[in-house]
Amino acid sequence: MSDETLQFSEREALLFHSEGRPGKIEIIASKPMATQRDLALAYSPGVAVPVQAIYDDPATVYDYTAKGNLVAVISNGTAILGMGNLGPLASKPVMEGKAVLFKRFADVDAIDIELKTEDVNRFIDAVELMEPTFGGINLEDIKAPECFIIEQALRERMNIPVFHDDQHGTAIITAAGLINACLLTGRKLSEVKIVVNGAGAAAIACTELVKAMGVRGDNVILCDRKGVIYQGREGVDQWKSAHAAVTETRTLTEALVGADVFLGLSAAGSLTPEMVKDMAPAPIIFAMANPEPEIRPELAMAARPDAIVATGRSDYPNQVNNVLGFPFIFRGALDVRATGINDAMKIAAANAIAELARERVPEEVAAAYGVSHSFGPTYIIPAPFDPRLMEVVPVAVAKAAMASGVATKPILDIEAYRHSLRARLNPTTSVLSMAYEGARAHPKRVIFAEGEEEVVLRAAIAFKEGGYGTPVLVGRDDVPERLRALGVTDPESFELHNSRVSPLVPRMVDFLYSRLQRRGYLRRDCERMVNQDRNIFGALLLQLGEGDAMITGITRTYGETMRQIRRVIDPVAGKTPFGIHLLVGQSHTVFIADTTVNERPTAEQLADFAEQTAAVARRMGHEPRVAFLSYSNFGNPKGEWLDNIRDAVTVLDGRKVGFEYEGEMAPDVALNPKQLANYPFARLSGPANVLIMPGLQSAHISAKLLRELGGDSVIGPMLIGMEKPVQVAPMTSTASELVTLAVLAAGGIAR
Ligand SMILES: NC(=O)C1=CN([C@@H]2O[C@H](COP(=O)(O)OP(=O)(O)OC[C@H]3O[C@@H](n4cnc5c(N)ncnc54)[C@H](OP(=O)(O)O)[C@@H]3O)[C@@H](O)[C@H]2O)C=CC1
Ligand SMILES: CC(=O)C(=O)O
Ligand SMILES: [Mg+2]
Repeated sequence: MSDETLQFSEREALLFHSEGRPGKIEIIASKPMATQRDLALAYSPGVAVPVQAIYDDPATVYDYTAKGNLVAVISNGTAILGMGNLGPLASKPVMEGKAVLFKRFADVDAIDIELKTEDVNRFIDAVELMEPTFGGINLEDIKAPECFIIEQALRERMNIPVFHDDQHGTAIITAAGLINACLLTGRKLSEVKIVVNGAGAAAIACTELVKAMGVRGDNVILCDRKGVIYQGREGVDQWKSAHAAVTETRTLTEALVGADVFLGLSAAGSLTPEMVKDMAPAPIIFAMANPEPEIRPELAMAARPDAIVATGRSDYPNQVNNVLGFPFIFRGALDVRATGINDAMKIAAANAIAELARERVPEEVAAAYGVSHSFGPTYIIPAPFDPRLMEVVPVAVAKAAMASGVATKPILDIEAYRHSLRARLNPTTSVLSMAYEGARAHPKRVIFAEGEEEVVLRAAIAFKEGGYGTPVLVGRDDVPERLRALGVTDPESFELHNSRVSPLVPRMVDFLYSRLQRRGYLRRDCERMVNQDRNIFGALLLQLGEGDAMITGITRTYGETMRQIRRVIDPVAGKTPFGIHLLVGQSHTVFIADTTVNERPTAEQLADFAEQTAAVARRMGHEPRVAFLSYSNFGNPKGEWLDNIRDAVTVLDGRKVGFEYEGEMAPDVALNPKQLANYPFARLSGPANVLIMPGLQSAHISAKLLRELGGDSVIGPMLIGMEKPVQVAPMTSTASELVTLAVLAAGGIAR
């Protein structure tokens, strides 16, 4: 695969998969496994009790095991994306990928299963036998026509949802996009003329669903590799012939003349600009082959500027991809314990997704994108990480399941269900995704002050290839050569500043000397610092406007790096800089401050940290609930060092801030609702998500412990309160962590 528009190199894609624990998934125990007693409960003898209970009443399997939230993603690798039949082993990265998308987007636990057979019956038997294990079966990347036989048989034989995603997931999203594209171009579904290129799993299912939604059978022409599937064509199987058209046309080119819609579910590059030119006014072009579409949007738009164009890719507007559907559809189906996913549920999902795109985009989504996403030709369908999908689609699917009689555990209170869905996802992950999108919409110049370190170079490459902006590297003249060694073909597209030859040095020395002359430094000292110290040089680049943000921290201790930066950049007037670590789990984020700078903060400073951390939490989609932490709860036990924590609460009382705060309290009271209930006067409506630590010792130790031992991911520290966006990363940072900090700094989230 060679493609200059990809946001990463092949090497990076391989590294992403191989670094740390190979692959993308692991299994985590959801119960404690620490003591002998835990083990005795989890396994023999304790496990015998639920065994007997399930034997006595099989429905209790949903109470005592993970079955109800567990989906198998099953493939034999015969149609991997648009790459063809590369076999079960090679399909594993895609299936692991689908499994993590299930988790990320809808908190469904999923596991990949690759079956080594192209024999339809063996495949069916194998999957059928797995029914006790799973709450649902997601079939994936199995080629037509075998996929039709497999899915049909399994739906008949199994009593849990069986869903071939490439068929129905794709059809649902395509239908949603088509409804909206027709609305925008003033077309009725009953009148549109559609040409479908491809006659495999996805294409046939899309054809069937759009026909079920009102598109006339005689207005649809399907093509396969041999061209138009017309009535009377020899050697056409029953699934294709069910859609054979009465037509004189024989090729895709002929079929497309005057067509309103092109649905591509075939292979890369099969649609040419010439063909597009012959389509009807305001043509609708969905080029959905992955990873490379039937036509690139820029080519289609050049041929027909009046077109609405969608692809399956995330790097163009209008991503028509089944990822918008399958996580949320299974969420709804699992939550009502549906016995299957029927047409009513599919149509409900399509309409819910289509309607969502027509609604006003909430501020936080729009702001993170940096563009106004209002319904129109370049926004016919929501983005997959739009947090509203998690509420809207499962609710629509669950309601349709109940109305159509396939829900075995109906939901009585839909509003409560809607709330519980929202709580299953962590807004931080959406905000992070959107921060990345925002960076791509408004690429900035980010100074990587330690441009000679390999991890920094890899981060700079990833930052550039991701389209997040231009890396400005501080380093010697051999940096281009080193970039080349890391696979960069155009090192000159990276900005490079070498202090030994930079024409900016005299201005930098003037600037630095004007700041430091009354702090005991000579001009000579300043010259030396500019020439020899990359953090000072990098910070001066930032001051002189040669970058929008700066990242450093890999080569010096945090304290030393901060001292250097402070010589060049001041804190925001009246503020004390401080650090925040974020602990990001599946459904929660906790912000901890000050983890990096101030050893013994005063009450005023603690109050400042609370206010500023609350603001960061809000920017990341969380309603802040602040706890001032201590070993003591509201004076018990008494201690010498509690006054400034209590005073910080009083300072906030005086400031009339618009968020909840309380203290002093121990972490278990702050985080555990049962413990908090012992203090009914406490002014926190739920567990705290902003933890203000009493001093640097406890804060720093907690953050480091969490990073080293914690199961959740830790982001940070973010440096808050400096006049310019500068971030000091931990010395142990990976390239990905540096990129995240760069994106957060450039996007103004970490400030
Ligand atoms: N955006 C999305 O969400 C999704 C996109 N897709 C994409 O759709 C494509 C097909 O996937 P799937 O249906 O699962 O695979 P299948 O193997 O079931 O079907 C592939 C179909 O494409 C046809 N085809 C291949 N090359 C051409 C060509 N040059 N011109 C016309 N037809 C062609 C084949 O024709 P023949 O029958 O003659 O062999 C076959 O009918 C893939 O690129 C896949 O990535 C799939 C699912 C979801
Ligand atoms: C998106 C998807 O499922 C495919 O391209 O096969
Ligand atoms: Mg697929």
